[in-house]
Amino acid sequence: MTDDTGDDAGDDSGGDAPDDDATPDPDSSDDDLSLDRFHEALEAEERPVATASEVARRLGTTQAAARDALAALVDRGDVDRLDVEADPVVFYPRDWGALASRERVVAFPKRREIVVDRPTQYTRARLSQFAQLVDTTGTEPGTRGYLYRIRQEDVWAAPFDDAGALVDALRSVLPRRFEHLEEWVRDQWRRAHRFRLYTHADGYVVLEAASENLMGNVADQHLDDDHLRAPISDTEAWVNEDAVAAVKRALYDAGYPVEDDRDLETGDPVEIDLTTDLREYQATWVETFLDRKSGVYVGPPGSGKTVAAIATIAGVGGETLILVPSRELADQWREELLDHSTIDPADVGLYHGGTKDVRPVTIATYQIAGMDRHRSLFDSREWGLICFDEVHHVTAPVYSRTAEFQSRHRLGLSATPVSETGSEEDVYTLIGQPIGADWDSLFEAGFVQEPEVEIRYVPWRDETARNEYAAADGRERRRLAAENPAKVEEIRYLLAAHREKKALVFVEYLDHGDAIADALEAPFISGETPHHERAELFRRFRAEDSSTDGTDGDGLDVLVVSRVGDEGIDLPNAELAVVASGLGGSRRQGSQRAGRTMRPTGSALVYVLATRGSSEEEFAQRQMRHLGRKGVRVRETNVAE
Ligand SMILES: Nc1ncnc2c1ncn2[C@@H]1O[C@H](COP(=O)(O)OP(=O)(O)OP(=O)(O)O)[C@@H](O)[C@H]1O
Repeated sequence: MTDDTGDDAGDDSGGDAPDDDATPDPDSSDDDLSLDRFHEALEAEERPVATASEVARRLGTTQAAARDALAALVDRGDVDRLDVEADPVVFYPRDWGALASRERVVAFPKRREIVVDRPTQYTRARLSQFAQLVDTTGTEPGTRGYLYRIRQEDVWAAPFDDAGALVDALRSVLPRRFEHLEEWVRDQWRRAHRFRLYTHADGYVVLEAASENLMGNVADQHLDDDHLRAPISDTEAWVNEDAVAAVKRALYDAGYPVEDDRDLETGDPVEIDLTTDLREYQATWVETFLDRKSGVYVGPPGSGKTVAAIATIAGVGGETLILVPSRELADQWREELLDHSTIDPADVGLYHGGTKDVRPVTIATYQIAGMDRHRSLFDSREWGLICFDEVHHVTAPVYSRTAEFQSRHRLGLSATPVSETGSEEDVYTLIGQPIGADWDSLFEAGFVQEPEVEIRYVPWRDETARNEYAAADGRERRRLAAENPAKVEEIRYLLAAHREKKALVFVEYLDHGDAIADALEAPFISGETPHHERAELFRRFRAEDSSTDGTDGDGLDVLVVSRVGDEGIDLPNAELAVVASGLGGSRRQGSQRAGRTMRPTGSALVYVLATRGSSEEEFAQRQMRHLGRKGVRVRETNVAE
């Protein structure tokens, strides 16, 4: 198959250096440097960043003069600087758009894939509305390649008023028109707007089809007898209240996702106002949700989904049930609610293994919510909103209950794209469509710290260890590679090299955790650690250390954690993560661990240790490729024997 590749979008203007607007300004000093001349220097260097000495060389001035001139541009806000430890400072234009001529877009319409080199913010923001970022390549800032794929679900969920606007968006990023691709997009769009649920003036739910034929053929064929009560017209039918979820699921499976325009219950009112100003993208998430009445906020860890969810609770304004995967997260949710809103603490209840307190806003664990004997939780109040934190943790019993609660607003939160949750159809039909931002733009805007990820290949400590591995098989082999004793030395070295950073060390096996914790004289938190002890250790980890703030605190700098630390626990000052073992885990686990360090402040470093010459090498690469797809850069280093 020859791919129908498009032309280069704009390289022809690549050599088109901006005009030098240089009628010399009599008042300006010799070290004045226009932004255009800085661009020229970059063009000449053929790199998106340059050091002061490179600029000096290109412009024929001294390094000191170039440094002063660049400092002036930085002061004016035109240029940013990046201080790379052990490397010279580099400068780059704040407005990357000025280098837009370097963007290159190639479409593969048959595969519905789009490859973009050095995309501008505009292109990325546009593409993320109707395509998924599936891979990134290259490591230099500004020179990375991005691979997007347009799937039917992406078109179904695209935030446009009509197909024309969607096709316009598609055309605005592609180098030329691709008739077949546009046709396919229109067709998918049409499919997602053929069936609609709405609330009749008399209160019951109606399924409306765009044509008699659709009602007669598609709906009749795919729906069960008890889904619909009675026809109302050739294109409308009265839906059995209990069957709303089933109707949505059946038509989704048939390739006709249903638009849901029903009036939903808002629940008994609850007094709550947000006290934190939302960031622009958060405000957009909340607006979109309130408009659609259901949806899933998808953003990297630390991107402010919880805060946006609190704004949503205030927006809906009714009693809310929040479901979370663990008790620790329940406690954390309560604190965030109190921190970011005016809610009366007496209105917030916790419902889990430790306490069962139903209040206007109640936070419960999935485990309890899924138990039959706690069924009443769902019926005990007029919940207007049910919020599902970490949606990929929703269990089958909770889904089946959710199916009964289709008349409430439903909000999911996820750091994992819905397409990777393993239950995409359930999430889409029972909770809602994804609402999200392009991860990269959040990294770039500085709202979330992009982690620096490095895979470090650690040699075996000695021949004996290597031979033992070679002689073992199966699980034992995996364990030996995981517990390679040379890793302890490597962890010590990494912690010493970043003494000022709070560090989390992740392990897979309890024995390994104990051994590392002993060697580092640090506490180890595993599933066996009682909840109150976990909470206390996490609190101490969050606290300032006595050695750094001069107070008599009981802060901790290092925590060794097993899978319990994998997600959701907010450890805002974890700036360094070492993944010591756990390379047999899922792709999701890899990105969650890295995610633990993605926080708005501080630097974020993730080291993944893999034993050289073992299956861990491949596991590490596979897990980290997953992060690469999200736009995170991954480096690899061989540790010397
Ligand atoms: N609009 C905002 N203004 C100021 N700080 C914010 C805002 N939104 C979020 N934050 C802060 O950023 C941090 C991360 O926010 P939040 O916990 O909502 O992220 P999250 O996406 O839910 O993270 P996770 O996936 O880890 O649960 C928190 O410390 C929070 O207080």
